[in-house]
Amino acid sequence: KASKLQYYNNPMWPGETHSLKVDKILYQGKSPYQEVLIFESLTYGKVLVLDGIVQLTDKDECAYQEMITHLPLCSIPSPKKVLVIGGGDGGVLREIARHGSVESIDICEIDQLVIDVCKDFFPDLSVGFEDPRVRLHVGDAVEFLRNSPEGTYDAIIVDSSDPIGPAQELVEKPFFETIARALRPGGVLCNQAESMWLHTHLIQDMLSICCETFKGSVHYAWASVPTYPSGAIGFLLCAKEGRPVNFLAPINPIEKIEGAMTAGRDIRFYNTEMHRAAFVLPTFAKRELEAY
Ligand SMILES: NCCCN[C@H]1CC[C@H](N)CC1
Repeated sequence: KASKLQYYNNPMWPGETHSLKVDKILYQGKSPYQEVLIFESLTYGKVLVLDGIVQLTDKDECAYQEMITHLPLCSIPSPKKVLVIGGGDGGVLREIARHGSVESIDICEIDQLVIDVCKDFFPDLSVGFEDPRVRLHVGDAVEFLRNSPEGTYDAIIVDSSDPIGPAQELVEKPFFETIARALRPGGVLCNQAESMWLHTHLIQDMLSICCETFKGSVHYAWASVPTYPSGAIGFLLCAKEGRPVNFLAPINPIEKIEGAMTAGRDIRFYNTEMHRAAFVLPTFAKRELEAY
């Protein structure tokens, strides 16, 4: 029996709901951090839901995983050491693996259950864990970063869920300060940055924290992801001072990563034109998000 997934009162999108027709429930469970649901939808393939919030679907995950990875990694010369915060589904790992210059990939995910269920139900994403460069740390990212030596990483990708629940502390200043400390000079951060249609105040708070903390360039980019609220998701690109980084003009052409057929999967969304276009904002967003 098809049942609709309704969630009207999520503070991230009050009075709005997003529903997908459920063909078949594939998994339902609860970790110490969140409820985990996986179901087969009618037109988006399998769907991963955490605490009632859509995290990814087979059909459109490429937009998010590819952009959150290649926007930072194509903006710096031969990234070698990369850290992923969150991302327990493995999709970002799959995309990082396309970069031949990368020597080590640390990932810090707080919820082992997300890793386990994605290995069972999303092999096209969890394939990312099979790359020999990957080192998995299950635990709290703030703790992990506090223990990371200063200036370790060329790039840090924060692939977080919404800042309600386990990801709340991932939008606060202390967290960004630990990220800046863990980056080498000129190192880059790409942070999941919600929707320019729905979360302007949250994004402005993140922008002002990041401008103070990174002192290099800070830019907001976005992509179309139909199954995220408002159909758009943002990315906050920050460069730590020390070396110039121009996010708007990628220095690593897609040819360098397209050839790397990670686990037999082609790139489906990212390209150099989409990279440049991602930083082009509608007028209301320019007013609200470029003043920094
Ligand atoms: N690796 C998938 C993580 C997805 N990140 C978030 C999911 C929930 C959305 N409202 C915002 C992005």
